[in-house]
Amino acid sequence: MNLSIKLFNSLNLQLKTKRFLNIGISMACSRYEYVKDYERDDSILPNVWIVIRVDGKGFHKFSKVHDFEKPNDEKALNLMNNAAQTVMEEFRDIILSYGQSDEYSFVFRKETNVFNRRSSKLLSYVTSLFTSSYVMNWPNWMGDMKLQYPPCFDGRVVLYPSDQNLRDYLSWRQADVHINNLYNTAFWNLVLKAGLTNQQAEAELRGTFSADKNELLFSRFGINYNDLPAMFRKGTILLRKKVVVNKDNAKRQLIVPIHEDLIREKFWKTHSELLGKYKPGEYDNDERPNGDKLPELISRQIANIKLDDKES
Ligand SMILES: Nc1nc2c(ncn2[C@@H]2O[C@H](COP(=O)(O)OP(=O)(O)OP(=O)(O)O)[C@@H](O)[C@H]2O)c(=O)[nH]1
Ligand SMILES: [Mg+2]
Ligand SMILES: [Mg+2]
Repeated sequence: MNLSIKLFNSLNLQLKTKRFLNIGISMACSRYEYVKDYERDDSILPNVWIVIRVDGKGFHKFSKVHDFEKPNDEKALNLMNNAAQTVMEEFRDIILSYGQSDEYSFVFRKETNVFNRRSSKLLSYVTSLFTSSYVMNWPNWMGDMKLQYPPCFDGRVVLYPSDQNLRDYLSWRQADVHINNLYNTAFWNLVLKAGLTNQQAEAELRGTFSADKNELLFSRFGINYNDLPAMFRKGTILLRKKVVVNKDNAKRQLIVPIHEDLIREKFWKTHSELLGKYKPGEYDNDERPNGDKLPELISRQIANIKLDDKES
């Protein structure tokens, strides 16, 4: 009897202590909880195009340290494409990605509700996934070249209210690659083939127009600029496309790299699913209208799948 009273008293005391502690903790919690109000709601307004652009930090140095080919390193560019593909696989609401040099832009469909459109969530997920995929896939593309230090990418969210704004944004990025690539191609030919110093090459190109650089490339190095790989001249556009896989004629939706001119109207007509008509889920089951031309340049490494060369 005595024993059970003792046991009861001890249990009672334990319960009281626990309750006291719980009250103490919850009081402390409520005392601190106000700090949650410092977290601001950063959800993005509805009905605008959300673009996230990532850009390598200090890639001028990074490309030197890792001995990137000049002016374009195909492997490094494909590593970027690979990282972007990973991001697109994770975020089904990205309808188009555009990459050049050390940057990639991701376009989310206007109606996306991913993470309740919370800006910092979206930005940090995209940027960190891109970076981790870049690092993880490094050995698959860069051969014996070891990663010397951890690369990092900055990221920003930009909102575009109209389709025209979005097209102008992408045109701006593609015009950028054209200007830079033409200059860099001329510059590095002068340095690597004609033996000029960096300063001499810079002086020679100062004040020149596109036509002058085209002419210089052709007359001095026999290079027709337009014959250079489209990836270097146009950057890479990743789209979700239905393609015919293998010999069994199975049609699958894949993320496909293309290197078309997106400044022209033709691009938006050919890929008319991108603007306006796109509805979630709808395109997944649709056949492509009019048997549009499948882009020829499907990277087998990126798609990691054997592709038939038939159009979808
Ligand atoms: N050799 C070589 N260099 C490249 C290639 N792609 C990118 N780069 C380098 O990466 C740089 C990217 O330019 P920016 O993003 O403007 O410059 P950044 O050095 O990364 O500086 P921040 O972005 O401001 O941190 C280029 O200027 C090149 O030096 C490539 O394929 N080959
Ligand atoms: Mg950069
Ligand atoms: Mg850049």
